Amino acid sequence: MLGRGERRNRAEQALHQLRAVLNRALGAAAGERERAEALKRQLEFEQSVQRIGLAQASRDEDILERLSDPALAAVWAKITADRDTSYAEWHRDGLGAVRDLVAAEATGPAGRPWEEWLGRLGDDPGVAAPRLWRIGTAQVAHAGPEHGFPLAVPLLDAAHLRLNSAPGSRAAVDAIVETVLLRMLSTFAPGMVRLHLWDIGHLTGPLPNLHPLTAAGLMVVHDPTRLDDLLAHLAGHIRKVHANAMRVNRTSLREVCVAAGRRVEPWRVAVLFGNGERMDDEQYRELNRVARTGPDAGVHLILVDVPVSANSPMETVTFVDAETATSSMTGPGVVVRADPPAPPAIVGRAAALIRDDVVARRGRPRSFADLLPEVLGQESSRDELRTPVGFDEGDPVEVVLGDATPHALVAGPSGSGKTNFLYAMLGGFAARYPPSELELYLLDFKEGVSFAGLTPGRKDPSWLPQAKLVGVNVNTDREFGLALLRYLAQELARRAEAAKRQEVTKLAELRDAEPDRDWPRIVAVIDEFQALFVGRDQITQQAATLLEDVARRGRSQGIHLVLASQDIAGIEAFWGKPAVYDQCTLRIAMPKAKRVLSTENTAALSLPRWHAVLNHDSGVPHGNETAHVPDASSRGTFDALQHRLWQDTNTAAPRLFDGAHQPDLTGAADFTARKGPILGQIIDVDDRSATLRLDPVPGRNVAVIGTATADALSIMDTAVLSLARSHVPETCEFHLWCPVEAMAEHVARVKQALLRAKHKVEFRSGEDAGKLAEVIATLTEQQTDKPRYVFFYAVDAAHQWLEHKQPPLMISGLDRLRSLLKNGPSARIHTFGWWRGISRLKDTLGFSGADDIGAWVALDVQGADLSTLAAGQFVDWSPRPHRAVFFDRSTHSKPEILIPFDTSAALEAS
Ligand SMILES: Nc1ncnc2c1ncn2[C@@H]1O[C@H](COP(=O)(O)OP(=O)(O)OP(=O)(O)O)[C@@H](O)[C@H]1O
Repeated sequence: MLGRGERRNRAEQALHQLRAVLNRALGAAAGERERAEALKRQLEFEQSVQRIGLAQASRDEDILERLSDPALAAVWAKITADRDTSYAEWHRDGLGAVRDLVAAEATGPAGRPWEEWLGRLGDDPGVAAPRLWRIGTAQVAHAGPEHGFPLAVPLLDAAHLRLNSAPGSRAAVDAIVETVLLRMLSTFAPGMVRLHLWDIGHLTGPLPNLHPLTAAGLMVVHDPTRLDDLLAHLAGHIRKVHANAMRVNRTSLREVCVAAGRRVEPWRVAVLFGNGERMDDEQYRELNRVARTGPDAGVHLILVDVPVSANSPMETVTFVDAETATSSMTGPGVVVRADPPAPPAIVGRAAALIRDDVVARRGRPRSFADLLPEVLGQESSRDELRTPVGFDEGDPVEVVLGDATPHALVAGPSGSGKTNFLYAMLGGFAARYPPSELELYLLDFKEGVSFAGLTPGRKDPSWLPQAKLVGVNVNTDREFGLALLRYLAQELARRAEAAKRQEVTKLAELRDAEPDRDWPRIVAVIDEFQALFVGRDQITQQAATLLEDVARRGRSQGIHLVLASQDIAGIEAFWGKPAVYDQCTLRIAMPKAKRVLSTENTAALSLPRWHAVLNHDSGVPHGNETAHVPDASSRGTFDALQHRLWQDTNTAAPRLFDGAHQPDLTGAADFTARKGPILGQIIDVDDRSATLRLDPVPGRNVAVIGTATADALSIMDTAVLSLARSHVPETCEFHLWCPVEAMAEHVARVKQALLRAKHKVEFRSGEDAGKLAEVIATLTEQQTDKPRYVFFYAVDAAHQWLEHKQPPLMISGLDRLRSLLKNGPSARIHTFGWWRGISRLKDTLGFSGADDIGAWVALDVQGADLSTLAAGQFVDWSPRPHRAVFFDRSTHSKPEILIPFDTSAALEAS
């Protein structure tokens, strides 16, 4: 690919030849000087000719008078002969070369007369621009018009154009500007060239014929007093384009477009009409900065009477009178003239046609389907994730998650369309990046089911192939958020380890180093993420620390966070950890969003409905892009895309964690895998249950504590059924004791389930319970090598009988029960007891029995009351429905939260 310098060289080659010829002609006298040394008069004469140039000399009366001197006439004849030889060469070779060059490089509207193209819409897709643009005609000063040649200059993607007027030349200047703009507008498909117009003198003065373009936003006329704003706008745009190019390791917009095979960003051409005076220092600096950095970002200046420093690529046309000019391309001695402009009415109609085309194309409402590529799943996420999420006047507006904008913050009040925005973004990503390139983890702390549709449901069996985990209704299960962050931190460590092994630092490099492995980018969306930080507790602390870690290190490992919230301002823990906020360099503000953009950036306040401000520059004003976000949540939008993707790809369904539903025991991975006794589901990214080991050692009994009957029964049932599943029939015994009449029916169902599984069951309830003391005695006395599992429901209800001391030894049932708890486990008799309160449990255990309960599950019991059972440590637990806290002395350092299963299906199963 040619560098900019090289491109310019090529474009100038023929013109260089022209310059050389002209210089020779103009400087021919220099050779004569040596020979004329002796002749002072000749020398002086020759010098004076040399000084002003031959062309001007031939019009100089003083010189013409001196030609009556034959010596000087001889010098004159020699000089003109030299020149004529040079010109003959130029006319023979150079002129044709220049004409050919312009014909080849300024093709179509870029170089042809307006009659051939004006009023027709351009169709060039704008991947690359013509190298030269015709601005007029030129001819060597003394030559006739038949020796004229088209003058063309490099412009789009290469250089700027500067015009200096002379008195009376304004019409010619305007003709050059208008014609060259029309050439650009007519070359490319409408919309690819955007104009900015600023005139120090007038608001509506210049280029009146192009004004129809303003109606479509193709031309913006700037306030004469607001040059600062225009320059800041251009500078901001250049920064944005550069940043985007850098993200894909390109140095210019041109390269980005060539690589993408399409124009990703229109050219911006700013036409500035000045008055010849230098602007103030600050503006002058900014203008020069735009001039220096603009061409690589597709930003170009046409400066009329605006002084600017010489160190940016720029050609200059300087008028010497009303109609003729010189140019920096051709040097002195070549006369430049503007081409005659097209009639105003025709120009106006052409501008209106371009406007109408853009308006018509935009007029069609943009829908979710317009966010999708023609072919699904074709993109690589090696460098970034990129998708349009909305439209600005019909043009797509993109979000980018990559090394430079690793994380996003989305804010907007309730109902402002945050969730819809997330759907638009996820849809755009999912349509472009297959599951090997993108994995999604989606968590919604809001009450409701916003992401549930991404998992298989009763009505719609499809799922989003890229989704690995969906958490809904997690508002009270902040542990789940924590688990997700922990999971991401682990994944981060895994990637960092691989990167270290390969001695690379970024995901893109890791992918190059390990092309056979899948290293997808991971996007974790957490809606209403502030819920993670609501308490002043360990979860808040841990969440803040983990979030900071993932935000900081995820950047280079392709792990991206998208954090959405109604009110960023309210997140106290967030402000204690500004790193997270700072790392979220992509900001998305829905209408009336607060704090998500920088303080001085008020763009979100005036945003219309269903619009968003997208800002990849941490919210500073120049980074704003406004987009209308199409409806992505109604039927037939995201769901239809999901269906297509689901049919085309073969991936496992994502795991759904729904905090509002008790998980079904029969679906639990550890239950089906016969992992031994389980008690409930752990709140985790993976489908994991709380499992127990029942070794024949003291203390391996389990207490369930609390009055929440349904949950307590669920935990007891889960333990029974999972034990039954993990034993071959006849290899163990079950004993079910239920002193409470009201529960007997339920326990009888458990018995039936065990019998169906061909297990041996002893069931005692009602009046049988009165005999429990004897039963316990026989149980401990009978020797057997099979494990025995005692499930004792509502132990405290049996106390009335158990406390009886029985003659002759005066041993009570309670004594026997304590002995069972103490000595049973070593003899492989493990007891699962349910007590309806912590003090009742303590009554049963007596003074020294606490050690005999090695594991417990508590329901509606305050954390503070549980510390004696947890080796004295503080238990961070506030009871909540359908949640329990579980502690196993032999495996836990601290308690964990579990969810009692829905056991109804498991109880009925045969
Ligand atoms: N761009 C849009 N075009 C049409 N309808 C939209 C658009 N965005 C959102 N809606 C509709 O507006 C309603 C609210 O949108 P959404 O749920 O996305 O808002 P939200 O900011 O997430 O609100 P909340 O935080 O209360 O859930 C939804 O019924 C949605 O279908």
